[in-house]
Amino acid sequence: MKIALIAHDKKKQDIVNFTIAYTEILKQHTLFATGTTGKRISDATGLEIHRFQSGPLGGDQQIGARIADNEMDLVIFFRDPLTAQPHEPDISALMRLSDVYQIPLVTNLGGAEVMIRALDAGFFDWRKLQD
Ligand SMILES: O=C(CO)COP(=O)(O)O
Repeated sequence: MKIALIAHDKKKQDIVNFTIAYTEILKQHTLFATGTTGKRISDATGLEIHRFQSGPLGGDQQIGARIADNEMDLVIFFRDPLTAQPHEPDISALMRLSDVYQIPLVTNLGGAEVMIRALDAGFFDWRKLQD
């Protein structure tokens, strides 16, 4: 599966901890991330990650474009709901495209925990039927 990993600044340590905990599962998949998130995760875990631009510089939009091209199967996005983001329209657009194309998107650690277990249990087989 192709998985996008994104975290706002105050959630970056949380996504690093999450990816450390689930490195064994994540390394079986093709990973993408926004710029700074991807660097933090690859430094901490050694996972191979294709890094897009940083979020405020277009990274969310690049991931949205992958969704529109049917090139993304899951988005794990640790959002910070308490801090205004300069690129809020880009974030909304990414979430909107996930809805347009029925791509699973989780926006917090609780959702990510459930989704990674679902992934490991093979519940993403339905995505292959979409192709
Ligand atoms: O801003 C982001 C998502 O909206 C994340 O971008 P970075 O991973 O580059 O910090």
